Amino acid sequence: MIEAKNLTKRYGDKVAVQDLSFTVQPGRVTGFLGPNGAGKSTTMRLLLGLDRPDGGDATIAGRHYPDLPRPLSVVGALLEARAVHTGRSAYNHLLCLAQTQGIGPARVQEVIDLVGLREVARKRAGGFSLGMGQRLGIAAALLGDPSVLILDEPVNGLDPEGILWIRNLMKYLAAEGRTVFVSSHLMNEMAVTAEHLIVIGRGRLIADCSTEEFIERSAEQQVVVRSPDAERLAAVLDEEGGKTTVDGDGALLVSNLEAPRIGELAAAGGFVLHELTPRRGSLEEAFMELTRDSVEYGTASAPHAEGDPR
Ligand SMILES: Nc1ncnc2c1ncn2[C@@H]1O[C@H](COP(=O)(O)OP(=O)(O)OP(=O)(O)O)[C@@H](O)[C@H]1O
Repeated sequence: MIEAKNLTKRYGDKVAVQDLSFTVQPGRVTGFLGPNGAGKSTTMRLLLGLDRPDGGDATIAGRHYPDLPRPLSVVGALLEARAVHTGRSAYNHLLCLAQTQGIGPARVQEVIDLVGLREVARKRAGGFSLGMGQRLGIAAALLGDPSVLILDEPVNGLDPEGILWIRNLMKYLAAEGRTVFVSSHLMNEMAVTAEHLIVIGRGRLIADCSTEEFIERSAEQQVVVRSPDAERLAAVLDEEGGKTTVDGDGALLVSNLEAPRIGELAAAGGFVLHELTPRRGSLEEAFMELTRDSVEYGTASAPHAEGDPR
C-alpha cells in the first residue's frame, strides 16, 4: 500500500503539491491523472524519497522509502522515460543493479524474458529505442519482485503492441495482489487499464474514486436517437426536459433524459425509431470537465474540431 498524508512540496514560490492525501490499495491498477504540471512526477518523487516534502508524509508499505531495508524488493519504480545512457548491455545493466541488492542472476534472466528483451539482452542498452528502453526500465522495476510498483508514463514511446503488453502486465501484477500506481496521459488507455483513479490538478486532489464513478460523475451521458421524424421528436423530447442537439449525420443527441424514457415518449407519440443508444461519456471528457480549472497552460478557448457537436 502507498500512503500520502498532507503532502506539500514547494519549489521557490511555486507550490507543486499541496496538502495532498490519498492511499493506493493493492490488488488493482490505480491510475494517476492530472494536466501537465499538476504535480504527478513530484508526488512520485516524494513517494520514492527522491525529494523531501516541505510538509506531510509519504510511506510505502508503512515505511518511508529511505527506511526500507531492501527497497527493490518492496517497491519498483519507473520514472519518466529517458534513454539509458549506458555502454553496458541490458543484461549487465540489470545484473549490476541486482548485485547492489543481493539479487541473483537467475532473476535477471527472468525479468529479461518477462519484458521480451531476450534477443537484445547482450546488446548495448545505450543504443536502445525509447520503447526498448521502457521495457528495460520496467525490467529494472520488477527485479526485486516488489509488492508495490510506481510507474510514471510507462507506455511512453511504446507501439500499440507494446501498449497492449504493458496493459496486460499491469493488470496481471495487480491481480497477483500487488499495488500498481501508474501515471499516464493516454486517457483511453487508462480507461481500460485502471480500476481506480487519483486525479490531481495544481497539486491538489480532485478525485479519488473508481474509474467508472469518475466517468459517471463528470462526463455527460447522452442518448443517440435516430428517427425519420427527428425534428418533431426533438421538440417532444425538449418539452419533456431533454436537451437535444443534432449531430452531423442527422442523429439526435439527447441529454437529461434516459433511454427508456425516450423510448416511452416516442411510443406514446407514435414515432418510429431507427436507433436508441445510450452513449457513455469517455474518461477523456470526464477528465477535461473536472480539470478544466486546473490546467496550468490551457488556452482560453480551445478550438473544437469541425463537426464536434459541443
Ligand atoms: N525541480 C523543480 N524546480 C522548480 N519547479 C519544479 C521542479 N519540478 C517541478 N516543478 C514545477 O512543479 C509543478 C509540478 O510539476 P510535475 O512535473 O510534478 O507535474 P506533472 O503532473 O508530472 O506534469 P507533466 O504531466 O507535465 O509531467 C510544475 O509547475 C513544475 O513546473
